[in-house]
Amino acid sequence: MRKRIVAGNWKMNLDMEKGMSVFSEIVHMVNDERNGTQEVIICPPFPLLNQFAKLGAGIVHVGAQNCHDQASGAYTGEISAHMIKSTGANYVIIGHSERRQYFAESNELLLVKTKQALANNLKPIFCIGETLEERNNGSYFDVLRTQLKEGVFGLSEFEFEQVILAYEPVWAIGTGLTASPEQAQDIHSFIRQEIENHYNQTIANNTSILYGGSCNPGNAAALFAQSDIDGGLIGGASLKSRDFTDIVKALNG
Ligand SMILES: O=C[C@H](O)COP(=O)(O)O
Repeated sequence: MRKRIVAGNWKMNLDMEKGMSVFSEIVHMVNDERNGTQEVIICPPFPLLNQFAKLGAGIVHVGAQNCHDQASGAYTGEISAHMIKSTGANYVIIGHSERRQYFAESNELLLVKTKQALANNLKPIFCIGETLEERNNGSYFDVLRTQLKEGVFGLSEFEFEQVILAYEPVWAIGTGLTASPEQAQDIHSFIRQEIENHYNQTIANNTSILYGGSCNPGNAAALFAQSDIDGGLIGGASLKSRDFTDIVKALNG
């Protein structure tokens, strides 16, 4: 049975003091709303990982927003999957569109990063999504198929079973333009079919596929009610404890 998950991606926001305060509120509120079948994750900037992993106390899990593709070495300024794991974090976002856009991360590189994460017992939250241009010119199914094929379908069945996917249409990220529940469901169902075509039906049915892109307390319930949407990857709304917790509540239906 696949998991229902809400993950917050804080991106490059909040310092130690403010971050600790928002995270403590989230842990407290999520604890009150807790439903054992859900997984709640916050992915803060690297400096906050260790403190959050301790504070989260298994109620709110912690993940990084990126990792390097190599195990160690002379890569000034970079952080390895092993280092992330050693902070107590258990997840890592890989292939977010901002990494693809601003850091030129290719599908091939992202596959190597995903393997690094898995080799260090981190669960990858692997992001795919089309740009506005690709949506408008009708090439989005091909774009998504290529991102899956080159980015994660190089994994063995055993490896892929550890992966959480996130569909994040780039045109919906931080823009206030959300994919409609029907648009998102169409894509999630397409992704699940692609997984079945490449692996098998059991793996497809067990894969959690999250939606991300201007998800908020007002639209989360309708999105999460779709049969192939297993939760959300939340940006802006995860920086506010009440909004984020309301989105977690929406997962209950
Ligand atoms: O990783 C999260 C996504 O980029 C969504 O961000 P957003 O909720 O601010 O649109």
